[in-house]
Amino acid sequence: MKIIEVANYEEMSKAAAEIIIKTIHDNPKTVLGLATGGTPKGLYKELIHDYQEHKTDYSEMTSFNLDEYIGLSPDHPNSYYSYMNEVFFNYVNIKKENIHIPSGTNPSLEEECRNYEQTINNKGGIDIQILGIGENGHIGFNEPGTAFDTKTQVVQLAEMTREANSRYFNSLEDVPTKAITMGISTIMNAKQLILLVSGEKKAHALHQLLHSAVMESFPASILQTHKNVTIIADQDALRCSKTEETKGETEFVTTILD
Ligand SMILES: N[C@@H]1[C@@H](O)[C@H](O)[C@@H](COP(=O)(O)O)O[C@@H]1O
Repeated sequence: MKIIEVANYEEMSKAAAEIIIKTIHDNPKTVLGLATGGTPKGLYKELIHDYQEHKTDYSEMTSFNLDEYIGLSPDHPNSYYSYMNEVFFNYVNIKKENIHIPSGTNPSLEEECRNYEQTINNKGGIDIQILGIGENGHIGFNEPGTAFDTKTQVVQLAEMTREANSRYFNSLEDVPTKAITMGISTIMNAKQLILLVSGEKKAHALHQLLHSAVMESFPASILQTHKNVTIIADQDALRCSKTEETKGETEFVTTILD
């Protein structure tokens, strides 16, 4: 694992954007895995800014989002489809037909999961997947206890996840109880993983990711076994992680951005 230590949220977003922009320039047909939540918003802002300044071309790339709420149609204001349009897709030249977000309203969710997995495979797999982490160690919406061999699936959300995400809804009751998410093995099949971690609230989860055994009760611990994972974390998130030796071949890199 490579850890890029940055000063704050803004620097984390810039460091992640630099990697994505370089990837798109090197290969305009990149298959990009995208994440939602508060953490990657700054990254999308940086990508939009770069697009306006340098016209980085997204017309040939393909995107796959990690997850979606069950029961929310794409045009629902709280769907991850709406989120992606509002924070990124509406501002760059990505083609609509190249955007993939699992549907939380397909009457056959089993078929939706199978098709999503198949579409990822048909595109040759994900080149680079952006990830955030839940305070309980979830990745995508794979909550503690999820088997490591899972593919795209329908999951029950942990109460703490619903509570954490209720800030985007009118009330906790409005937060769906289920989601459709890439499975752990879908995520692990991506050629490269970029995990973004910011803020003191995530410090404990990051510490556990780096120091705990690889176990299904803490899904993100599986990242220790991926061959190409970069963690971009700010100082608040790294607060309790730097004092002990990290597991495996962890390399700390401190970056200073312009
Ligand atoms: N499904 C998303 C995850 O993909 C995200 O990484 C995580 C953290 O969210 P945030 O970045 O808002 O802390 O929780 C959400 O529930």
